[in-house]
Amino acid sequence: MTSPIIIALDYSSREEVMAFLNQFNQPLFVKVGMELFYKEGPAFIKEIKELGHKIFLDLKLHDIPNTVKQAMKNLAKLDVDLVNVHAAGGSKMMKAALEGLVEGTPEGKQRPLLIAVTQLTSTSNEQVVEEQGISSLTTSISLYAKLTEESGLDGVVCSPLDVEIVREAAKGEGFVTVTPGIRLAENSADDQVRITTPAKARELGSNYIVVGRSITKSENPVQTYEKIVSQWEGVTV
Ligand SMILES: O=c1ccn([C@@H]2O[C@H](COP(=O)(O)O)[C@@H](O)[C@H]2O)c(=O)[nH]1
Repeated sequence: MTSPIIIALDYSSREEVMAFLNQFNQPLFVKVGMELFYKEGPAFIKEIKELGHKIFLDLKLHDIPNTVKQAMKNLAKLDVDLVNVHAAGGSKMMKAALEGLVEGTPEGKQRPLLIAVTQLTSTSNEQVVEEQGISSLTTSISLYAKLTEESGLDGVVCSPLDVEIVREAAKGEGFVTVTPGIRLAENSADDQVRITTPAKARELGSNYIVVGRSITKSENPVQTYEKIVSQWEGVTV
């Protein structure tokens, strides 16, 4: 996987996505989530792929092990680069997801990387304590990161602010951190809680940042994308 900046294509239709992508003269690393996938389906994944873009298919599977395994077998055929589950589904579910992915990947193709969401970046410490009955967000992230690594997955989704906790819990070299919750200094947080800037995310050790509205809702998405790339690379803009 090349670009460390993953653009979240949180649009409802093919037309909106094409209008967005047509502004860029380069292959991108994009994220397709539930909103777009449930509307446009696998055919559109193929189309985006044929345009040369890398794809993180962010469907966050969370179900009984057999259901997740069978679903992963199907997702493996879409030739995407990255897929995910919720770590809260447990080690049996995560191992089943990996099995499904391995079994479903066509011969001669590389299987997509499989990562697990620790705690959503929209979740606060108070929420974890009050609604999930866990002692702290940190405890939960640490436990899920360890469980994810022990289950054989390739990495986690977490906030950049959690990367240090993840690295302490999952020490394997090459264990990746994919981090949403990215905002430029001038952006509002929206529904996100654990946020930081692209530069800080890199400093904290994120491998990939996921950026949605800061780019897609900006007046000039290409310029904003370039600004984020520059900030990630340590160039002040
Ligand atoms: O913990 C998580 C997991 C996934 N996401 C997804 O990332 C993008 C973020 O979009 P922004 O507009 O930059 O907030 C979005 O597609 C989420 O579904 C996340 O934010 N947090």
